[in-house]
Amino acid sequence: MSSDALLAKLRQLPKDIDRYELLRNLQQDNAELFFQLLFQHTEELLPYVYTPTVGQACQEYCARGFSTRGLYLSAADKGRMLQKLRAWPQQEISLAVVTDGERILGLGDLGVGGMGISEGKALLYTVAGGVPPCSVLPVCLDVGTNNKALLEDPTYTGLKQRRLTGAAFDAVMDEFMSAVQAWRPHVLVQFEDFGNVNAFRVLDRWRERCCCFNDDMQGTAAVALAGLLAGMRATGGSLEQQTFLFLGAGEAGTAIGELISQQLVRRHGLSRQQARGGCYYVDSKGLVCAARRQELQHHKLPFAHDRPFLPDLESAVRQLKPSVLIGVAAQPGAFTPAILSLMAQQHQHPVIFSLSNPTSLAECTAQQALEATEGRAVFASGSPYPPLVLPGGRQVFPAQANNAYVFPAVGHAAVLTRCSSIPDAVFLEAAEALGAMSSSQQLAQGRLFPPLSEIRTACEQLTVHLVQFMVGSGLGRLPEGVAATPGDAAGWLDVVRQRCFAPAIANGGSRQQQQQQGARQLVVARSKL
Ligand SMILES: O=C([O-])CC(=O)C(=O)O
Ligand SMILES: [Mg+2]
Repeated sequence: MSSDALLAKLRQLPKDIDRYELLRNLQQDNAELFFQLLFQHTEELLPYVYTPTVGQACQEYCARGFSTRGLYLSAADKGRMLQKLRAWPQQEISLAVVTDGERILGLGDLGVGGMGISEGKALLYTVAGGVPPCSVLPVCLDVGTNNKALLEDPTYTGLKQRRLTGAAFDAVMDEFMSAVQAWRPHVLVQFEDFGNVNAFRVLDRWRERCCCFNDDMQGTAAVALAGLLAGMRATGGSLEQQTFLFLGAGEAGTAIGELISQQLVRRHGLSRQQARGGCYYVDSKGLVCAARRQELQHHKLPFAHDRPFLPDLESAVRQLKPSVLIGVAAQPGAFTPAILSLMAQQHQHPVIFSLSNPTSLAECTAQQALEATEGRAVFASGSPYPPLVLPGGRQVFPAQANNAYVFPAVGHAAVLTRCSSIPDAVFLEAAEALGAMSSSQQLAQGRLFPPLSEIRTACEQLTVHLVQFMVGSGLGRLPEGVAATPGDAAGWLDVVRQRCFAPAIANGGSRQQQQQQGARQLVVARSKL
């Protein structure tokens, strides 16, 4: 079938999940056509293979019987993980995206259905980053599930046991991390959608020992900070003058607050404590504050300020008068019209970021944010919204502050330079560079980031920037014989990329041949698309 015929067929399908399935099957049968379609129609197709549709795909993953391109490793493989990796048909893996399925988007514990999220993220490395698909390995680590419906579902293919916790979980995770590095010594590991309890511990344990990052903490924080910096350009504001209020004090929320604080330290001369002092959190029990210190989880403590307790978001908005409101709690509708109007009364250009995914879990829609604020809000969401026209006739393209703008460039740059570890400084660099990309005309239209149709160019620019930063700061190095500075950035990046990925393209196992052919053409033809 031609790409036009396929696209026509896809558009006629009744549901987004059917489109997801069609594209998934196409990837299996004709990877080259699949990637070509995604390259040419990125803005239209990405929401089917990635957020938001991927959320439903993960929920129905086993029931629909999707067969995966990724690798399942389970607690039952303990002692044999390296063996399983060595038997894997793709031996030239440079990046692994791993989830344990405990917190898939805002949807919670989806067990091995989480494989869909690793696959979706892996795709973006190719679609946005230009990384050959055969170099990226989606992994799902099955440590059980606490999702009762899944445990009782006869179609569920994962381990039918409650999740391992504590030392038992750590032992599985440790074996995976050691095995993957023994198998591919310079591999980058991206942690994705782990639950709060494990996400912090796993990152702390590994971040200085190998090349890894947590996308929901560091990737999301970088895209949120980039959005804030772009928002400041749009309104003429300054980051240090803002008061930030978060709904949700989990991994994403506190990571965003920490990165904002680091930016305030590095660019505005604040102390870390002063910087954190401008970030407030409301969690399920109310304002995170000093009076609650005894019962707070460790990661919330830096933000437990000496302030009277407030029971809910509305009272916090009323009292604290935040200029920036960020939703990361997966509580749909939590940014009520009353709260949004209050923000508009208190500030000329309130910043409203409704970051929870997928769309059904967003704290408010683009329309709601802009209506309640007479179109004055600076808005961004995690999942995409279509353009809208405000009462005065102004057209707005709601910004999508999704970590998809960051992780493909960070991961790609880390692999190209064989980075030994990825400190937060890399994410600060990424945030500043991404936050400066939209032109003033784009900002006036609400676009805090380049449109998805230009995500490849944006990602390429960001990758070049980060490669130079990583080399310049001694975190990594360029392959032998590559000029240190790019004359023409795109051409230079192609040279670096071909050096790094050539073995992956030349020596793949037979099972992946088609994908690899697609990948080869992808690298060669990228500039022509
Ligand atoms: O996957 C996405 O769209 C963004 C993300 O990491 C999350 O919500 O967990
Ligand atoms: Mg995620």
